[in-house]
Amino acid sequence: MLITRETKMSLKILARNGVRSQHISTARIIPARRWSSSISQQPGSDSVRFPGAVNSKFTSKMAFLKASDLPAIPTYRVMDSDGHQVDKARPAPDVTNEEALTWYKNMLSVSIMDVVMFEAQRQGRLSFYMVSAGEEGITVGSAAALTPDDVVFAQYREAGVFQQRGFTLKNFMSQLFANDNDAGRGRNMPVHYGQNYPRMHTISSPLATQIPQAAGAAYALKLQDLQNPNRDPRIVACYFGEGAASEGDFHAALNIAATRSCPVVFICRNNGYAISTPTLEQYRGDGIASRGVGYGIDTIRVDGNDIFAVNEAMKEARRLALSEGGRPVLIEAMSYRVSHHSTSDDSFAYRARVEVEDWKRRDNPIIRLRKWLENQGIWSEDQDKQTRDEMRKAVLKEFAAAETEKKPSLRDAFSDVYEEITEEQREQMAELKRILETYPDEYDLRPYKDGIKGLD
Ligand SMILES: Cc1ncc(C[n+]2csc(CCOP(=O)(O)OP(=O)(O)O)c2C)c(N)n1
Ligand SMILES: [K+]
Repeated sequence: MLITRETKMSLKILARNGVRSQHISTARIIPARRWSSSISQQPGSDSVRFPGAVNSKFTSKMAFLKASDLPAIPTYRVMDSDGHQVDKARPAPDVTNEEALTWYKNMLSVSIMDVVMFEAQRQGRLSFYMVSAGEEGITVGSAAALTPDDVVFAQYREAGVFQQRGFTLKNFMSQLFANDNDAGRGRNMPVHYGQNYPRMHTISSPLATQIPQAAGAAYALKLQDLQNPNRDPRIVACYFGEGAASEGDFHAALNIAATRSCPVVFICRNNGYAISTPTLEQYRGDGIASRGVGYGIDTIRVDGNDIFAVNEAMKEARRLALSEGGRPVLIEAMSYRVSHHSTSDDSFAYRARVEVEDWKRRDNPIIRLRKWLENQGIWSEDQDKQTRDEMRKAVLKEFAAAETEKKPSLRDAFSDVYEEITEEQREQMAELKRILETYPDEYDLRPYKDGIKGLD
């Protein structure tokens, strides 16, 4: 039932309209490609008039749709694992050398930061950390197709989206160390970044809550942009893992986005594991992409190790999302979580070390783009080594600066909830002050800006 649509760059987007015109017959499996001929072979069959299945035809042959009979959705790819273009007949990726180098450096910077910060947590200098190793191509490549006014809802493994959208090492480190330079005033646990502009909603831990929020935000943007035809229309990009897609919120969000025609691109990072749950136990269908079609949403599966494929799919998805007055799109980006889930996890308790080593050797979005750059003659081993050294130094410098920076004022534990501090909050501040003053040996207030005075 997976109907592909020709696009200029032969993206196999499963089109909502395609599905509508080549609909599911009542109680009969008909692969989409053979649909029209099957119809003509059924004299006497008539159109179904039920309001819930307007394009269906009656059939006298009873057959259940079987997922196992359907071909798996293909995975779109531009570049092979040696950094060569797969289809030589098509035009080269629509990217300048400068852009490709920026993407490469952004992926590299995130991966170097990940190695340093994971280690820092192990040394007890940071309470928690999560890396995105193996998924940098998905995050950087997709973010590169967005405008600064587009709104992002991320899960937590999307540091590359923040990096590509201008988040600096100082921004990352200030949040990780919850210091006075953090825009969130140190209120969130590490890696729960947020940014006012380019628009990035603050990450929140309860899985999948961002998905219906993204659909709602996209609806709001659509209404605002309709009222203001002079502004460039905006989309929402919403990221989540295949594990989060098992939450009810995922289904509610896709359905409301489809029925309300919301300009939102859902990007599922399918990395094979949700902490210890492998995809084999997570679902029985054809990944997450097959669900998009069920909701009437244009859907594509891409090779997440191929930054060109991700970027092209995202550009086209953005265009589709803004077409026909707004519509949702689903991208399932395939990858492998080479890291532990977080610093609180030891993944070798539930998967073999050799499986991970095998994946590391087999493919990687950073190595793949590096090979492409080298094949183009615009990057060399010496440049690579020098860049890595410089980046590591820059990470360590910002790390040291952020670690010693003051923590926000204690007052910030109360501010930004209401426009003004309320009478009740004032009482709570006084109570906190009393406790801190009564037990000075239990609470070290030296790291906090203004110390106890912050509560005055
Ligand atoms: C509602 C909810 N249930 C459970 C958790 C605990 N939890 C945190 S991350 C995670 C796995 C999520 O996997 P996935 O969405 O595939 O993303 P990935 O970590 O692979 O990037 C779980 C179960 C949570 N944070 N929220
Ligand atoms: K996952």
